[in-house]
Amino acid sequence: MYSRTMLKVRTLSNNLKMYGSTSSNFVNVSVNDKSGVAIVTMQREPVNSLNLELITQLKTALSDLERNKCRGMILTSASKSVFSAGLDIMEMYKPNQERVRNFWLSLQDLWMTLYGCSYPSVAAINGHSPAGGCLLSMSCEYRIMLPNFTIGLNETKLGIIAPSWFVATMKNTIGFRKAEMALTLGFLFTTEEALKVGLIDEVASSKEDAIAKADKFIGQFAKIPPQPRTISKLMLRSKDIETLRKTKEQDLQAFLQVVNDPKTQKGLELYLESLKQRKA
Ligand SMILES: CCCCCCCC/C=C\CC(=O)SCCNC(=O)CCNC(=O)[C@H](O)C(C)(C)COP(=O)(O)OP(=O)(O)OC[C@H]1O[C@@H](n2cnc3c(N)ncnc32)[C@H](O)[C@@H]1OP(=O)(O)O
Repeated sequence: MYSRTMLKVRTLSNNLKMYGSTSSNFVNVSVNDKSGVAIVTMQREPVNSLNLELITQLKTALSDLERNKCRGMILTSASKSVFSAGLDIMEMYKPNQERVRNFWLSLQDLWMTLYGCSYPSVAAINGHSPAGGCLLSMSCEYRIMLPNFTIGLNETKLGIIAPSWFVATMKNTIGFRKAEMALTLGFLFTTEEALKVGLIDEVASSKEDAIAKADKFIGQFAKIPPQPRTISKLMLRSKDIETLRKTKEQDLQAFLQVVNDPKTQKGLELYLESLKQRKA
């Protein structure tokens, strides 16, 4: 089974070869010794908002799994109610220019790595998954979600526009028409709605059930030769990855322009306030 021994790590790659479980600050990786399937758990409390460090650690973990020829990867969250709250708004609010630049370049890198990984990937969505959380989920090949949560690209509701590669990922997942409706409305789907629209593939009754279902999905590939599998996957996905690779700098500049716009800053400020007021 998945070994959960927590180890102090120096490099994830070396430890993955030797031990069942490794942990950096915000990401835990445990590998099933028998099946070779890895569970990658985001553990940045309270809501796994994607800051520079979480993004970088996720990217490192996924690349290490690639190097170690893992048989499959399940992405999930240590939180009981949030898979990921999307991008950390604090990275974009009154940003340090060098950090926000690295933040965006790292996010691009993470997406290209996850979307194009050779191993089968499953999101076990055990909590809310708005915006960047939805992007991570959609970048996997299969999605299993627990009931009573929400998922979607809600950017327009926040007065911002999802970047073209977010849009492409959604279009590739649910098709043009449904993506157009979802993106323009900034729609957050309930688990049941997400299943109906094809944004997720299965509903699970618990996190354990989601992991078992994910293992079953990945298990199907045991009989499929890996190379044809990967080539087929990339035939479908590489065009969008290459588009971003070629336009990384333009995409970065567009992001910086939006983020540094005083109107965006005001919008982020109000949104942060509204998040805090929900509690009061
Ligand atoms: C190239 C073209 C230009 C591109 C322009 C920019 C494109 C940007 C693309 C993507 C955008 C994003 O991903 S923006 C993030 C969008 N995310 C959301 O809208 C989700 C916001 N959060 C929530 O709805 C809820 O927090 C939750 C449903 C995820 C969880 O609810 P819960 O009740 O469990 O938790 P709280 O709401 O009490 O939150 C706890 C704590 O966390 C803070 N928080 C929540 N989300 C974020 C976030 N995304 N970033 C930073 N901080 C976040 C929240 O304020 C609370 O803080 P305090 O405890 O201090 O009050």
